[in-house]
Amino acid sequence: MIGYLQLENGRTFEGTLFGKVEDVTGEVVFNTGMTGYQELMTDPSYYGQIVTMTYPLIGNYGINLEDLESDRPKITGLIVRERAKHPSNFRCEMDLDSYLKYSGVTGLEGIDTRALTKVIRDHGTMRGVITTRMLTDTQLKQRLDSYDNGDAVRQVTARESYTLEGAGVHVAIMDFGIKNNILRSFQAKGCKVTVFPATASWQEVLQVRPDGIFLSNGPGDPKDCREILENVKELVERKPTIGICLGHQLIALALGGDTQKLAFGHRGSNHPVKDLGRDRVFITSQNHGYVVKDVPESMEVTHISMNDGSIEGLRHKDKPIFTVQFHPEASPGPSDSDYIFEQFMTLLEEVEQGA
Ligand SMILES: NC(=O)CC[C@H](N)C(=O)O
Repeated sequence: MIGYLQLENGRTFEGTLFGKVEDVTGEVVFNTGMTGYQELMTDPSYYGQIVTMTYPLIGNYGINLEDLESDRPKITGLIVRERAKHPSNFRCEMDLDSYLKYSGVTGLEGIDTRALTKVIRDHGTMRGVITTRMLTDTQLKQRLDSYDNGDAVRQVTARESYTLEGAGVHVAIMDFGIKNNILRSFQAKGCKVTVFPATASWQEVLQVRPDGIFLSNGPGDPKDCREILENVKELVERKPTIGICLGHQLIALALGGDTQKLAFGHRGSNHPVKDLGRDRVFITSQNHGYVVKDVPESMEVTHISMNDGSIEGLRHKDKPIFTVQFHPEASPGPSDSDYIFEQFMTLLEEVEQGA
């Protein structure tokens, strides 16, 4: 069945629908990874977004149910140049189309994704609809105006707190839309983790007497997380804390810094980031549309993007707090920056010994 992508700026692309055939509205973003489509579709940070893959053939190794980053896809729509109809991989359990149908996500194939990516790169990320019939300008405007992703974190956070046992240090995790591989990364280091919904108060979190706090990745604009910010302010004062992506942005805001929206974001598996302390460049996995613009006075920059010079990591000058904008847990992407988890473990040990 024929389907259309209609963008906020009036550009229209025609293709063929797959997955669940339904009209959807979202923010249209592009991801440059050649692989990793199932991880990114299920990464809760993409909640409310229509993702276009720049790599032209998607679905060729199918879907397996082990590499999902959350219980189900969190994207609103998926746009590809060509959908692989005959996946081949020893771990493949179903094809992309069946998975999207099963989980109720709309796909659009046969799109000139290079042209679409150029539009987003030149004009910035914008809203769009995938639709079964062309909308008039007024209808399109109405649909786009009804799009609101302001409560994205609430939609994807855990409903209740839970604990995963481990013999090592105890990390309290604030789940703003956490990826499974972050939990796996902490477990691989032997940690016990207690995961809290984003709505948990700082008192509830401290009640489990954690050794450290982890602020997760998550969808949307960090400035929409007003109540969470109040909790973050209290937590960072009291415990060693690490923040990743949305967690990084929230710490910056909580300590008096500022964030802004990037023109078209960083989404892909090969973003070079310089660790200024180590004087080394790491290839990182990224997925963000916002960035820290003004660094809080109490913090300093530890990492920068080699692509656009934007801030990729911060450290507190006196307190045991540090943050990164990229994804050290990878999935998808290279695991070069797993050392960030090690660094947090070392920090917790140092605090423990100093206490
Ligand atoms: N992966 C993330 O945590 C993304 C953070 C935030 N939602 C952004 O787009 O910048």
